[in-house]
Amino acid sequence: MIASVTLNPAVDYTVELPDPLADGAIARTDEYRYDAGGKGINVSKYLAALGVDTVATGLAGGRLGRFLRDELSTDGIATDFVEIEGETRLNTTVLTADGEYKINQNGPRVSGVAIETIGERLREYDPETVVIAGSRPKGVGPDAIDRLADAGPWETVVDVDGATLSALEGEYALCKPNLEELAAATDTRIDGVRDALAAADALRADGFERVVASLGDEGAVMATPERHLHAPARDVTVVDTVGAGDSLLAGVLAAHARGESAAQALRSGVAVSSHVVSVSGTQVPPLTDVSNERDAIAVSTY
Ligand SMILES: O=P(O)(O)OC[C@@]1(O)O[C@H](CO)[C@@H](O)[C@@H]1O
Repeated sequence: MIASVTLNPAVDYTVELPDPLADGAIARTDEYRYDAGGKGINVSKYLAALGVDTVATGLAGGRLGRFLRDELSTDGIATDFVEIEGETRLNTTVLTADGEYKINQNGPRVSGVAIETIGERLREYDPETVVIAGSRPKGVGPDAIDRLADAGPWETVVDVDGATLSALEGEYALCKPNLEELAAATDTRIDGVRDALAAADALRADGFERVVASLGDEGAVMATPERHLHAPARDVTVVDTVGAGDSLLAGVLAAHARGESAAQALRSGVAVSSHVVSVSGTQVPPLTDVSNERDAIAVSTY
């Protein structure tokens, strides 16, 4: 089983407008959706669609917290969130003719005690892997992630911002930065695949056994103790990029859970993520074709 921990989940409100926003004008639309979101939750959603046993945990509160639980349970995804006093946040993506605009609320303030409760809940599921992903709510420091990684015998995977990556002190099985996070965590300028792999190696030396980095248009790289791999992005029509990194990670972890090679895992991640960017919000597209499509993705070794 792969458990996800989302410390600062969100309801994702995605709204599509036919024209650019104009100051002082009311934009009207029938195209909008609400998804259960937050990076760990998304990983669980995509893992479930790929047939991997998963439970979504973390912190949730208020009406939007209830919405999250209800949505996930309707989709057949097991949840075990610790209830907090504050209200789970609403994150907004506005898709217009001229771009993709994302507004993320900072979320509620949380007490450190809730973190120990998540550790207790995780132990009940005895997961092989725990994925801790997304931002931290106010009141929760990076040490909370180290404590969760240490709270049981699982391998821990993190998808957190660059500053948090640098602050972590534990040993991690994998981290998944995007280009900006990789540059921030290693304090380097990254220009191309070789730079990204060099930065990934720097993170490996810092306690992350494997690094998968999403590079946007340039696809993704993976650095492991044995290999340096690059897979190009697939040529698809992008509706929005929300959830792209989460689905890359889910594809990699699903293949890894099936005992597949690093190259197959990277292909699987790129294939899943190319489906997710083709739909709006963090909805889960049909992923049944992924195992056929990934064979067409050429992975280069560096
Ligand atoms: O504010 P964070 O925690 O960094 O990111 C949260 C978020 O933008 O990430 C997901 C997409 O990756 C969305 O579901 C969610 O709204």
